[in-house]
Amino acid sequence: METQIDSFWVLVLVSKCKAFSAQNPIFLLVSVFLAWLAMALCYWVYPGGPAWGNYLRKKGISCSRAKMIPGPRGFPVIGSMNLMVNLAHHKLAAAAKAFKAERLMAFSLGETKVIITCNPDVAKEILNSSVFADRPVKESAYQLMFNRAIGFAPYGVYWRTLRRIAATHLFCPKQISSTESQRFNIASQMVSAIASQGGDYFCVRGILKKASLNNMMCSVFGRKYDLGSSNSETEELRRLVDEGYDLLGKLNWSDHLPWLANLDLQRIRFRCSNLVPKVNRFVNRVIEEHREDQTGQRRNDFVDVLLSLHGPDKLSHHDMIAVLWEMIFRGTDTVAVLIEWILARMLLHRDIQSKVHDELDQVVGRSRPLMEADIQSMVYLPAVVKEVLRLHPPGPLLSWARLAITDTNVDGYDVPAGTTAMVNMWAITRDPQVWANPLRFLPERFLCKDATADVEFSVSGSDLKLAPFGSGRRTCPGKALGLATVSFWVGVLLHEFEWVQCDHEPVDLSEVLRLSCEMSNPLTIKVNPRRR
Ligand code: HEM
Repeated sequence: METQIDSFWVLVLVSKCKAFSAQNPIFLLVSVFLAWLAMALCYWVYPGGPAWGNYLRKKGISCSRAKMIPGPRGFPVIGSMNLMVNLAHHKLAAAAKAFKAERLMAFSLGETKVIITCNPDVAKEILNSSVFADRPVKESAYQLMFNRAIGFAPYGVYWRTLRRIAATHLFCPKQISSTESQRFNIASQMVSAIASQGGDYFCVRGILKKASLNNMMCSVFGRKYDLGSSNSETEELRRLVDEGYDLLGKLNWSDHLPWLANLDLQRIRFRCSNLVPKVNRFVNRVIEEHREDQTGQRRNDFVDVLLSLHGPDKLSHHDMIAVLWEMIFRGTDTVAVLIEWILARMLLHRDIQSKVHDELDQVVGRSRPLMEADIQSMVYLPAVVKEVLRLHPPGPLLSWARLAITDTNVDGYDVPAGTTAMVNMWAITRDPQVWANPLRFLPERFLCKDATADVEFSVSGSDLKLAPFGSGRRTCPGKALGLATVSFWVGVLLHEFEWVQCDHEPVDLSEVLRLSCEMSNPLTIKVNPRRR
């Protein structure tokens, strides 16, 4: 029979021992510490580390009896938290390789049991299963109200309602095409801002981020701002989004070591509680302005949509703030980050940039600007976008993990309810078993040149060899809008300019993983106009 030692019984034994009485507080402390350490070591010896050990011992399952998911033990108590800092996707891929656990690896983040896969079949099994339709609790997400928005709302009626509202009013093809002129205007403003650099080297990131923010402010809040001029409202919102990004992208120790929660060692709770009233004030002001608008003229932005809902779909004021804030938050950086990676690749691979230029000249010519409808007639530009998504997915670990709602089975292993599941999309897209010459930048792999090429390879989640927007019930609802924006804006930027890298600051593909995976050194470039 399995012996179960838990902290309670160790403490009872210790308290019965006379040497450890109240007169010997040092002995008492030392013994409690030793008992705790002994337990921590007991849990730690299991594959996957302390969280898995704790679970298996409590269930009375021994190492020899269970079919264990391979994985690193990490350190006692904290498990493999070290794998999650600085480019977690690289470290997790290396660990999976070392443990020959690419299909499925178990590890512990403190008290959290985690599984991760670097295999497309197992990824599909996880992401498309209704068992993994929930998200793990993250204190910062709750503090920042995201549990009342789509991304972190628990799987259920409320989440389904939000997805339906967003799908109908923000992300459906009709709505996306109705905002075409807005994307065109912002693209023209980007072109002017870039042209005004007059052939000098400049950092393009600021322009891309401002353009994405203005785009979301227009779709969501109905606010139109000029890219060239600065205004306090966009700057305030930019600061709020940046702070939210930083907070949500941090590994919060107390999410995984609950006994640290009250200490708020990383000051995450403190910063969240400073940020939330500012977000509330900002979004509240916009909602009130829409309510008070006496002209009766609907702008048809997302605030108007939410205010017009009736019956069971009607959201409370608080929930509306959360949903609007999330849309601004999610739609801004993902787009800017991806465009910067595409431009970086265009600078590094001048031959490929020339091929895009040739295609633009054939489809559009140089006498008129590119229109969004032209993208439908292009094949090389979409292949470039897919190839960049393959090598530089903005969410290499698919941004936000999934949570097992019930006990389940993945790839033949038992996985208990409450386990966090991750997919290492970055490792899948660089796996030589999955992609030929995975490290080569080769947009041609998405063209129909030979029988093995896949013309219609869809990146929207049906094939987990490349699913940068996730898959299944919680797949990214903004993928069509995101792709339309990125493809069109990159098309415009390449149609208008030839992009040249800086001699003294060559393109550096090093990454930094915040909420999205960005270039760690922003691009410095100069442009030569192509259309006079
Ligand atoms: C290049 C652009 C984008 C990329 C690469 C991207 C990627 C992702 C990924 C990987 C997920 C997690 C999917 C999963 O768990 O299976 C996600 C979720 C989400 N994305 Fe995107 N995204 C992009 C653009 C957008 C845009 C433009 C919006 C909205 C304006 C948006 C809104 C969301 C929301 C609300 C979720 C949470 C969905 C849920 O939990 O039900 N995304 N995105």
